[in-house]
Amino acid sequence: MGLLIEGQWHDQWYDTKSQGGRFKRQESEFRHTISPDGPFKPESDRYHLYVSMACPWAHRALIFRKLKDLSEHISVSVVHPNMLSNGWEFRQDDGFYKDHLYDFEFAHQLYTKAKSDYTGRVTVPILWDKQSQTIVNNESSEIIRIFNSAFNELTGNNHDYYPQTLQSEIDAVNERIYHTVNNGVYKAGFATTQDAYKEAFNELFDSLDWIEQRLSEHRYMVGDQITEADWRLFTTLVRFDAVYVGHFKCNKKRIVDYPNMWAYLRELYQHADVATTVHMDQIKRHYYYSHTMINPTQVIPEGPDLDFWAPHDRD
Ligand SMILES: N[C@@H](CCC(=O)N[C@@H](CS)C(=O)NCC(=O)O)C(=O)O
Repeated sequence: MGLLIEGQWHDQWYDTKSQGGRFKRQESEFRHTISPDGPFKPESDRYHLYVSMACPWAHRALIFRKLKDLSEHISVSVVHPNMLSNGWEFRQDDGFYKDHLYDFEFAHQLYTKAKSDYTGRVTVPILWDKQSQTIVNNESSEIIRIFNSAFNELTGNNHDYYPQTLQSEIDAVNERIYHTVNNGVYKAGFATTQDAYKEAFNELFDSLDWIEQRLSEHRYMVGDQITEADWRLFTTLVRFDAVYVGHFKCNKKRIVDYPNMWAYLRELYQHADVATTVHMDQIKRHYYYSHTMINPTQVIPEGPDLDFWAPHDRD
């Protein structure tokens, strides 16, 4: 775990000390979009997505790539789930964890290729432009918006997960869920004081109660259709019982203890090809093996048994 400072790799854990024990997520740096009138135009086989199968933020991008029929237009490379002193790594001798563009060893080499004096964390997802050989965007909330609409002409897939009429409600739901759930589990897990942990823990479970209530009245988080708000929530919920309950100490309740949320999670898992984007072994391995500050033995739990294929009955 580390970061780049003026293009040089430094192995260091998050600085929570200066924040009273609180984990503070860094702002993403590369924020370009893809559009016919910009430098980054929607073209087939021009862009490459770097992901970790373990990472909930990268997972959003993988889901949108599937849902929007982008698989044959946007290629993918996957980093190895063990994220240790060199940060995210590729395995050149393993087809699954290979950097297909440059055969790099480390993801930080992509950041310095894009910007030689880059300072900041080396995060996934990374949306890469093969033509100009740089990072288009490394912010998942923006990558999924790009995937939602920028390639519609190419794919003919006009399904809209961020429809105009629902945008303000989606934004409001996202805002609460981002701070208290998506990032909330990290705030609890990476907290280094009791107070910081408790604050994040309470906000998280207040929000989970609110979500459970909402899902008892509506099939989805916003309106009666699946929207971006659901997919953003999904990638945290699907990791919750296997990782966040134990590793991040989010243990007031599990998702299986909330009848509506658990059925909703199964429905989303069973939707289209989404199940193929969920790699539970890599998810568990990444968190339990990489965060040695939280789990120094690096032992990865065997359980829990979760049947995501059980009928959801949400209809
Ligand atoms: N804001 C980014 C956050 C991405 C992020 O933090 N990804 C994690 C993996 S789950 C990461 O790469 N962490 C490496 C680090 O913080 O050094 C996004 O949503 O795209």
